[in-house]
Amino acid sequence: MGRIIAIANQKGGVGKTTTSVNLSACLAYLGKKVLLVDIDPQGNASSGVGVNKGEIDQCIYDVLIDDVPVKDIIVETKVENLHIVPATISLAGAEIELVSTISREVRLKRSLEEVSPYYDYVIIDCPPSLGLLTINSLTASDAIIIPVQCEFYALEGLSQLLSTIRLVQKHLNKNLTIDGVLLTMFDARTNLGIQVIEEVKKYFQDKVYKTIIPRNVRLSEAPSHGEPIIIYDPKSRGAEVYLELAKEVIKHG
Ligand SMILES: Nc1ncnc2c1ncn2[C@@H]1O[C@H](COP(=O)(O)OP(=O)(O)OP(=O)(O)O)[C@@H](O)[C@H]1O
Repeated sequence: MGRIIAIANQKGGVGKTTTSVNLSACLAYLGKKVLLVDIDPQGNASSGVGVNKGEIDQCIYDVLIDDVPVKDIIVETKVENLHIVPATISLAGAEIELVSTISREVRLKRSLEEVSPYYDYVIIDCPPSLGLLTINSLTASDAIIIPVQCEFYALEGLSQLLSTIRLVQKHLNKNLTIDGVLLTMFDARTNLGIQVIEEVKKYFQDKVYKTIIPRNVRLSEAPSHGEPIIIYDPKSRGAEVYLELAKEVIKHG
């Protein structure tokens, strides 16, 4: 069975999609078979690996709401070993429609069961909320990666995320673990970034990844070319650090 990892934090703009796309591509580059699941209605992970959302008939919405088998909507990407389950804006309605659906919290888990044996890793890019799409992702996952942006309010909102994780562990998925907390968009020129690292390490201790993702302009350019950093600029610092992260994730199991 593939290891299923959700990239989650209900705070917006902390680097969830950048991490989902580039961790997935780096795991694939290291020879792992990877399925990236885009469950964020913005669909940025899909365009980030080159999917033209205008050409997509069915997406994760149809899996969650209309029971379309997930294998029918998997798309190959230009990265060898990396496939994606895309999302389009139609997914925006799913949060409300799921409320009245039977087994609403376990729909993603059940649909991934049929494909996860064919992959080494399934990486889920969650939306910036703690609604049913994120709950479905945490219920389906073995582990969670929490990206935390190195900024003043870094820890704000994390207690809400942690209590959601505890609720999911108690009622829906007792096997869910925190694989790690990932510090993102670090700027070595500011004292603030260093203070945030200390604060996050004090709180999460050995759960913080050794790899810290710096601000890197190539990482922010790559999505507009529909390419993960390992293809867009393999020699950049951004590519180096996401490769380091992929190796750390592989070491965890
Ligand atoms: N390490 C980095 N260096 C430079 N820019 C970055 C880095 N990580 C992310 N960004 C940029 O910051 C913005 C937010 O990142 P991203 O979309 O990955 O966050 P997110 O948590 O997925 O956002 P949302 O909550 O909206 O889904 C994007 O424009 C992205 O290109």
